[in-house]
Amino acid sequence: MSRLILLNQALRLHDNPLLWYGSDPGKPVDNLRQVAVVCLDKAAFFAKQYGIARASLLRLQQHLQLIADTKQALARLNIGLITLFGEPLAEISKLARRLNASEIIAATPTGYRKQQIIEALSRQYRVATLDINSLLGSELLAPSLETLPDSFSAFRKQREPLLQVASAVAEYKPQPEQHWLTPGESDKLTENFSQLAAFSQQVDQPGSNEQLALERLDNYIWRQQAISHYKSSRNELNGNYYASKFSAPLATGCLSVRFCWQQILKYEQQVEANDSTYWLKFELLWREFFRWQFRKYGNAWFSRQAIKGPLDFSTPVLSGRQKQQFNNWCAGVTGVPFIDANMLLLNKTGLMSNRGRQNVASFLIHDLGIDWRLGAAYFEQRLLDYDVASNWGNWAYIAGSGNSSERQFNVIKQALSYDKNGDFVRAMLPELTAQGSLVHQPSPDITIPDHWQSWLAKLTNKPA
Ligand SMILES: Cc1cc2nc3c(=O)[nH]c(=O)nc-3n(C[C@H](O)[C@H](O)[C@H](O)COP(=O)(O)OP(=O)(O)OC[C@H]3O[C@@H](n4cnc5c(N)ncnc54)[C@H](O)[C@@H]3O)c2cc1C
Repeated sequence: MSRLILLNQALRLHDNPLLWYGSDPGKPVDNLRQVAVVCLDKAAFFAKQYGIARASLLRLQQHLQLIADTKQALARLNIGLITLFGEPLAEISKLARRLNASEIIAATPTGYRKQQIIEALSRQYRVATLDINSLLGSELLAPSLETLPDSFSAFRKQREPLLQVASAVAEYKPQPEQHWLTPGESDKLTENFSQLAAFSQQVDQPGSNEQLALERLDNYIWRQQAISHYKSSRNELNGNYYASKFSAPLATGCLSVRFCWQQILKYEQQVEANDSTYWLKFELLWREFFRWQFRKYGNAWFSRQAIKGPLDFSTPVLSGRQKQQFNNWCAGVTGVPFIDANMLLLNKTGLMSNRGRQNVASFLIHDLGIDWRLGAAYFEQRLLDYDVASNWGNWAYIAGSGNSSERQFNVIKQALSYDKNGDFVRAMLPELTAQGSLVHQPSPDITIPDHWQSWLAKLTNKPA
């Protein structure tokens, strides 16, 4: 008999209670064979939604590297990792039958599809889920979904005073009472995965490797102490230390959010506690908020009016002109330099600042009048930090279909506030040579929204 330890969203050795499962000192030894498994969901990486591919090659490569590196790290502990590829329910069930599994242990899911898979597995096997990627993941802290507030402020006011995040567990070391399937035994059970070899390529990003993720955290918090100026730099558009860049490793699960939180507390105790250290925790609470909102509303988040209207999963409809505008937006050739520079950054690196994301989303939804779900689907494809709740939740938020009334940004005003001299735009679009903020002048071919006019008058070629 065996126990499958499903390491999806949990490919790490630090703070990983899934690996420690079955080693509780108080519990009798059960002699189940522990089997580490990860399943790459074919649909999540190879299917399309609204005609848009679900994942870029870069995002797939990031994930494949994370799996390969974790496999190596586990092999050093003489633990095998079975790598599955295909439809998760079918693949995991097949493996469970083959290994005569009596139970499956997994991270508590957030998104609807993963919830459905775990529910379906629960109908066939004893399944235990541990909420290892949430700050409020312990039984004592978990909010009730019935009384979960739908506004972030109310959520923060309710949960922040209670926030005693559970301690991260120690880095995993095999325990004598755990009997793991070895690397040699596991490799024999890996069938479909080899067909992905053609896509593998080294991607040195914090989301692609636990070690890189922990190095990023160490650099950002301890070596550079960039956390001390987070609040004043977080709205910048590009660069290495303006913000934490924890999002990709948090999204792929190779960095523990509880570990991050505790490192911030430690910094506050040992170095300084200021507005910036508080603000980084505040932003992590936004992540938390969307996670619980997704658990509360399930697939309503993919409906046209998300949690605000009747369920409508019909495909977004675009006029011929809007189709062209959407394609231009994706390619970063709208003719609005501030939008294009941000989209080119996304297309090139798989990341974009929070300020950039808010602006390109607002532009697509409110200035071009395009269904927000198309923007969310394109972000899903490109973002290396793609996280179902943070992505679809933020898009719905800006559209006014989520946890706020609609948020419209004035792109020219924003460009003048956050790229005063146009340096970011010129770096991304070197063909634009206008001096100072004049570089933000939109192309003459586009229709200028009325609300931009007074801000366009403020563009000047003088450096600020
Ligand atoms: C339209 C849109 C789509 C987005 N899609 C995603 C996504 O798919 N994945 C994702 O992780 N974030 C998403 N965000 C939130 C935010 O933009 C990114 O988390 C942030 O830019 C990542 O950079 P960072 O790690 O340097 O963030 P920091 O500014 O250093 O923040 C620290 C952490 O707090 C969390 N966080 C910060 N802002 C938010 C926010 N608004 N919502 C939720 N969590 C937040 C992230 O985990 C982040 O790593 C989106 C925002 C918008 C407006």
